[in-house]
Amino acid sequence: MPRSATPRSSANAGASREVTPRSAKSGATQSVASQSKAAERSSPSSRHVTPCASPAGGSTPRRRPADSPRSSCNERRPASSGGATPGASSGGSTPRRKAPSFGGATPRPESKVELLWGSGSAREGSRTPARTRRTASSASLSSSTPSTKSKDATRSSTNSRANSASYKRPRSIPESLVCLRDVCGGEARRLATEFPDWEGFFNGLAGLMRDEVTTHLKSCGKCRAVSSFSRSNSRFQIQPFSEASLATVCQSCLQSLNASLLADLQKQKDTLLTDIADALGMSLRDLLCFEGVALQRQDERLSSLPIVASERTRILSQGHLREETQHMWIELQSVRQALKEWNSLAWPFEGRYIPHKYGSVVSSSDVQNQANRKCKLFAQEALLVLSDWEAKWPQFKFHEVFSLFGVPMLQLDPKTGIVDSLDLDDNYDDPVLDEVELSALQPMRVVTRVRPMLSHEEGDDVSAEILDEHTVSFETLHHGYVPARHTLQFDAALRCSQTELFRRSGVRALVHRACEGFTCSIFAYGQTGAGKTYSLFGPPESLSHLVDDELAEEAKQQLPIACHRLIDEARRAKSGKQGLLPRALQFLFRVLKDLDLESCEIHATFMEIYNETIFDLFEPSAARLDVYQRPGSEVGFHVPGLTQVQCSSAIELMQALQRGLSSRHSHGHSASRESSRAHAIFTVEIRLPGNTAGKLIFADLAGSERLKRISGADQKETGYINKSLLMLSNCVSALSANPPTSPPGAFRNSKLTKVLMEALCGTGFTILLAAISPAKRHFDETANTLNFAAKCGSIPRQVVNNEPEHQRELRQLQEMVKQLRSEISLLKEGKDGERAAEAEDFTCPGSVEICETVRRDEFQALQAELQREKIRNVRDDVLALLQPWEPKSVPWCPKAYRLNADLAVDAKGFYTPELAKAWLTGHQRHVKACSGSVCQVISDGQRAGKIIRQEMTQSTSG
Ligand SMILES: Nc1ncnc2c1ncn2[C@@H]1O[C@H](COP(=O)(O)OP(=O)(O)OP(=O)(O)O)[C@@H](O)[C@H]1O
Repeated sequence: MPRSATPRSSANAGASREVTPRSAKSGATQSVASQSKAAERSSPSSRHVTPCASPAGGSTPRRRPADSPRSSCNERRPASSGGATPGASSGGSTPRRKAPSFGGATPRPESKVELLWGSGSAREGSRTPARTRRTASSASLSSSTPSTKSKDATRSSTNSRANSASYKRPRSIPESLVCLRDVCGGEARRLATEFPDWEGFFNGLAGLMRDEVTTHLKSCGKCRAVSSFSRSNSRFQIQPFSEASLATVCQSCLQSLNASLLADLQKQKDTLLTDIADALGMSLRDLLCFEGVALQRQDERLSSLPIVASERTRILSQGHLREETQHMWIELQSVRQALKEWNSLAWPFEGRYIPHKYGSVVSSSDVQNQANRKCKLFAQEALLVLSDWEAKWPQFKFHEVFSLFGVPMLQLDPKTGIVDSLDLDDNYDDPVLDEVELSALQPMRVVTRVRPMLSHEEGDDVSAEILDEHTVSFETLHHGYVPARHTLQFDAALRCSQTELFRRSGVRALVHRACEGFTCSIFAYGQTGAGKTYSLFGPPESLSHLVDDELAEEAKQQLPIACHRLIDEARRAKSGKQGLLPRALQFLFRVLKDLDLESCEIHATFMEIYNETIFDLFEPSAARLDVYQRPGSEVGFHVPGLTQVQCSSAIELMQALQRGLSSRHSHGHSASRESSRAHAIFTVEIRLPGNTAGKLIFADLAGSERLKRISGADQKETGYINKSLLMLSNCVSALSANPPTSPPGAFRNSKLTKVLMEALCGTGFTILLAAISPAKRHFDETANTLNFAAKCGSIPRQVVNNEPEHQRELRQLQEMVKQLRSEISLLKEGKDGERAAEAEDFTCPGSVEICETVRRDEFQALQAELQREKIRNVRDDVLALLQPWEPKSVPWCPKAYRLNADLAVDAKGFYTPELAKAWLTGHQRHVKACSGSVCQVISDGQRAGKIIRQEMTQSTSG
């Protein structure tokens, strides 16, 4: 190696000679070093460019300033030659004296500083001085005599070192060494005070620099010779660090210092990012795939550390958000999976109905639509969470950084329209009500429902709104022209989904009461388009067809499990919009099952009053019917000849309802696309055991209309509708004004009022559903509806069960027992009176001696005790006999049996009608026997009293 090095050195010497004047006079070793390097590479072409090569020996800089080395070199040429004058040389070649104050020396042009600090790698930089020394010594060897060799070499070495140092001494730390500049420029100090958590770390950076500089000074003679650290103290006193002090060390040292600081900074950041990655459930590598995170990690400024630290704190503290969204993500994945499976086998179901449990069916497109809606809803919710996070992520756009916790948002289909909630809270397993809930149902209950604004009302002001669950606020005109706001209170004021309406309107309790033998009615009242039909029946498609479960099971076997849930949800979404009537019909069968009354008969009728003519909706082609007064003492009217459909299940009842609905008179006009042109009344009769019949009456009244405002409505129809509603309003006014003993004659004025008389004047339970629109354009109609509802609420009602004969007997027996009880207490009081009278006799003055008096007192006490004992016995006997009657039950009601009479349930605790009947008959006999015994005991007591009195009289006279 030395051998081959020599010729290269010679060659280099030649090359060096070409630049000697400049190099020597400027005292720079730069060109020498470059040439030496070029010689090492022994490339002829490189020789030509050597003088222009960068200080780092022409190696490609890692991060080079905008001006290229070549152009910098060209720029430098004249400056160098200029600088080669003695004056310039002397100015630049007195390193020992000038080095400490180099920072304050005549400033060089910026481009030259850039060139000088053109970032070579730390390795290359650190090699340069050694090469420089070697090259300089070779050069001197080749040009000097052996005697002067060592002297020259020493001088040359010293000169070159000094010249090199003076030439390379920086004025300041280059811009590119961001981290180092931050530490020396006081940024670290500022951050340490601002972020006390990181004070230790920022202070530690100075220690790191000290170690680095100490190591460097040991290996770098040049810096040892000229840097302010070595000059200030032989033991390398290297503090404090400042730009000025650091400017005295070589660039390679600075670069390596910067690299060390940066490595430490990144280490700290990596620790924080690892925490974030853990919190987000991903690896650090995956996290760094996000552009924002990668940029943040590469940021060389010290201030980036507190940013990452604060992000870590924020992300850890918002772990719950992540959980929420992750759950959504998992759900979304499962829906997508199911949908994929569904699509792969949807063809056999194309255009067909798929039966499913609970008896409802859905079509294949229902399933697909529902799954798509669900996916969109997930995406929407995820975007909401995303925007929430974005708001708290000021440095970067959130979706660039974390997307949805590692899931690119694009996968969530950002082009989602507004998707309504899926309304899947439907629960057809509604439990039957308990006594408390049942007793909350008033004989007349008024419920108001405000529907949402419809598309054609958009932009209109809101005139009616729900203030709380009982109060409605609405606009009206005071004295006909002064706008005013009123509030009215009702049993319930609702603005809710169909499911909620069913739960809160009281219809469930109504169904229960009907199963107990009461007549229960619900009628919907309001202006046209206010939502009466929607509330009672729901949209037509919601009345899903019902099929039996056998088919459902069959279909299920053909489908993968993942799709079962999709179908179920589609079904629920479809039937979730069902109105009160279909829900009540399904609930009715649940209640009957719960009360073991499944065997009772259910009959339905469906009629319509159209233009004062009654139509049978189950037989639309049948002859028109009329309404007649009920025979005997029964209140109200009835329509003989209506078709009665007997149903044994909810499915049959729903099918009958659908059939009837399809025959209704409806017509679109400007206020409602499907306006009912007639009053529809659906009745379900529940024939309970023991000849009791409960009734459920659902009336969907046609809406009041103002011809002036509505276009497209038939005038004749509107006239009939308005007239019948006016009659109804008159009846309600009459009922609410003076509690009548008999129904007012106004009920005879229209067929509607005749039919509804039972609901308004009868002895059952009634719910009025007042449907109103919130739009200001309907404010007067809204006020009318609410006033009508308020009047209905004040109708006095009496609740009487549709009582059968045997129940009446039982009640009479109970009354008899009550009477007997009171007789007993009277008897007791009477005996006390007798005793008092007897005591008076005994104190008859002067008729008895003292011994006699004592004997008599004893006798009297004994007799009194005997008397008390007898009376006590009688009372106990009576109470024991009456014991089974203690609960005030409604004996024919099976629920009451079960609650109050253990005798009516079998060994397994199930209620059986036979046992109940036997129990009832036995009990009646028992009560009769009891009453006989009571009379017997009482007469015994009376007889005993008589005997006692006689004995006492005799003894007194004796
Ligand atoms: N609660 C609601 N939510 C959503 N849409 C509703 C609601 N109530 C009513 N609508 C819509 O309003 C429109 C009119 O409703 P609906 O047919 O029930 O009115 P109506 O009072 O029965 O009118 P008419 O007396 O003329 O028959 C329908 O398109 C219905 O879908």
